Amino acid sequence: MSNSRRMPYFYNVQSGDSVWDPPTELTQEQGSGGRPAQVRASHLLVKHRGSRRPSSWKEQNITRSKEEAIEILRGYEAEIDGSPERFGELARQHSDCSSHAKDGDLGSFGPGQMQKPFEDATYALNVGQISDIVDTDSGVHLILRTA
Ligand SMILES: O=C(CCc1ccccc1)N[C@H](Cc1nc2ccccc2[nH]1)C(=O)O
Repeated sequence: MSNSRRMPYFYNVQSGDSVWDPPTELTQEQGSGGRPAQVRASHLLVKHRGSRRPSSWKEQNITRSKEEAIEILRGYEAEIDGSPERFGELARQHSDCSSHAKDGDLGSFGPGQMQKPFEDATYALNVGQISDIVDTDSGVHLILRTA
């Protein structure tokens, strides 16, 4: 990583050359400093009264506290117990996001498209892994990375 330009550069240990452009033989992932261009995830969102939009398909006016939302999500987390199948079932029944209709699936997204805490938490997961509770302006989430 170049300190002056805050950008990754590529150093060829044989020739001693440094170049900005990723050498062609690197994969897309290696060439961009590690973050794959697109990831895919499902999520289970529990909103609270401090959410950006405290309303959902389930509840016209959401008044629970953030602490209550976290407790509720902890209950779902225990029921899911790391199972992607159970994750989809519970997201469909309980998520306060319109993606509940698709078992929580958000489709694919890349850097800069989702709220930063959500993006960072998703990129930190391996495919098939479920996050800890993630806090965004929308509420509190569990995230399952699917691709
Ligand atoms: O923004 C949306 C729609 C998200 C979506 C994307 C792709 C397919 C289906 C839904 N819904 C919000 C709740 C919400 N906030 C989020 C923040 C990060 C990721 C997903 C989120 N969902 C809301 O309903 O307030």
